[in-house]
Amino acid sequence: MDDDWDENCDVVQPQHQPTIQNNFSNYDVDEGHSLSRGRGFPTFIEENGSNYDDFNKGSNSFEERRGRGGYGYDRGGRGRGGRGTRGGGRDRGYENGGDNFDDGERGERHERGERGRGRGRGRGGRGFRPTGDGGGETNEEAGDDKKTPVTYVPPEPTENEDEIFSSTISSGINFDKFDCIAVKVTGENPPRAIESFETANLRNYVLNNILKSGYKKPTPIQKHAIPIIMNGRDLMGCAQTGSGKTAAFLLPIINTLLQDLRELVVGPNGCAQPQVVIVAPTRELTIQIFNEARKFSYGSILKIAVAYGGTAVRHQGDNISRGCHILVATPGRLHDFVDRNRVSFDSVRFVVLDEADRMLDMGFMPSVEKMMDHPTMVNITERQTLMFSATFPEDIQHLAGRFLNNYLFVAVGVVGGASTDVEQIFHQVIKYEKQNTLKKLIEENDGKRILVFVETKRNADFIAAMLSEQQMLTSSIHGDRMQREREEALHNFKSGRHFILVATAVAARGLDIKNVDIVVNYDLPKSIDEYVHRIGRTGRVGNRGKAVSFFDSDQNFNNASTTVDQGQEPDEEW
Ligand SMILES: Nc1ncnc2c1ncn2[C@@H]1O[C@H](COP(=O)(O)OP(=O)(O)OP(=O)(O)O)[C@@H](O)[C@H]1O
Repeated sequence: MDDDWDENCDVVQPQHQPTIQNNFSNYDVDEGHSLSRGRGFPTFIEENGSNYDDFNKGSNSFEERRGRGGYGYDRGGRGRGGRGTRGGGRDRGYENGGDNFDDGERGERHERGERGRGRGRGRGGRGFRPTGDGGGETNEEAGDDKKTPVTYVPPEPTENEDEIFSSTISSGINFDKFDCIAVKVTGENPPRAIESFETANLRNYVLNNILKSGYKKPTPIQKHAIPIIMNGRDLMGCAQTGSGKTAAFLLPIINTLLQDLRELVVGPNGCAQPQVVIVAPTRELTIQIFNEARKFSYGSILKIAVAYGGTAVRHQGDNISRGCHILVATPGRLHDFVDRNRVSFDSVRFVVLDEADRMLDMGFMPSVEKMMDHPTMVNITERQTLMFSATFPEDIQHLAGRFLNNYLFVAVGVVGGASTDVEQIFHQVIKYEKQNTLKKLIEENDGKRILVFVETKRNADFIAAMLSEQQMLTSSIHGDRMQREREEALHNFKSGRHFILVATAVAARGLDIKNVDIVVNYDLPKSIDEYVHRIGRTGRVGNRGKAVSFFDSDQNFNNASTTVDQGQEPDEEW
């Protein structure tokens, strides 16, 4: 069924047509997609890390600028096999600005156990996630944790009400234009969309928390998803980046838990039986959803817990064992707890896959299957299964069907379309000019918050170190960094302490960071969907954003068959 619930609106056209700067004659647009939706550049594999040797040479200078030694950065860790020993690695710490440099003395670093065991794992180590997404996630969540406990205990979540409610990005001038996006609802007997939060039959607790969050009216995905979920239906929801999908599932779930309160069960040996299990592909996104769940259930009796890799298992385990209504987790750490009989699915009422297309692709599918087919998992007809993403390729939609029961499909706008509030600019830049072009771009946008995406972890290090050396306040985040470092880097960027964050795809999906002015694709991503997610870190909730993508026609298009140098590490996706 098509649900054109606002007949006065046409389908919204992008605010910005992509701008292509310099010679663009070699740019070969895939006819199947429209660039205006942020889709359509050809698939390619980019050769990378060309200046790595320079980085090696220059590394001492970064180490010399080390300061308090708080957050060491270790380089040897992504090895396959042999390189994975600690001794031979070059420790090259930075968290920029001369603040947090590792002193290069491997033995002196905190958390050395974590990193020490983290190396030499790489591809094929445990084979839990073939694509190695999230870096350390692949490895430390079971095997490595068992061998040597990770010691990092993240800061306790805040209890301060103002801080809890401060995470929302203020909606921008184009927020009302969301209502002009066509919505398609497919499936049997969809309930009517709501028009306002006040008329959605939400409990007062929930309504108050919505108001405290500064939400005045629901976004289109919320208008549809809230009644669908409150009516007990399964849902696959697609809507553009930054359009409020998290609240679209959290609000009705929390409302249902409060409406129909069920006893919190903790089985023998502290085996928690969460009523809601939410899984997401990265640790930082998991933390973010956890904080959002705390926000929307603030003041209620609901208990929310989180589980993600790179952190001390016992700490999280103890929290979980006290019982939780909602457990937000990365799949690896979730299964770690399930395998240890610390979590079971006997009491599950809702299962949510956030970034569902990612969760159902080859890398994560085995762990999703393991969860859904687990002997303790309640029957498909007795739980609600919800899936959300901005992108949802059709083949993955088909795969998803097996986990869903008589579900509704809601598509706000074009499935996989880029945010219409992001201005897309392409710069033709030859490989050797990329660094200078980036520096220039940063200088020209002094004071703006810039998120730079690169393809490999190695390049993330290199670019971050290079910018740091130029006194440009920079953090980096990727799968080879310790969890403490990752959280610190994100915190520095969010708080405005550092204006630049260099990231691999680990930061491409879901992260909701205020005031990201520009996203730079220093290296183009390998897929259109990843491009859509990356540029979606800006231009959120009706705010305008800008994405600048560097492309080298030789490298990106003419040499589309060029593979990553096998001498490097082709598994360095994140
Ligand atoms: N109804 C609303 N009114 C105002 N702000 C909202 C509303 N709903 C959500 N937001 C805010 O919009 C921002 C983006 O929401 P969210 O992170 O859920 O987007 P998303 O659709 O999940 O994006 P992505 O696809 O990138 O994961 C958040 O800061 C959230 O607090």
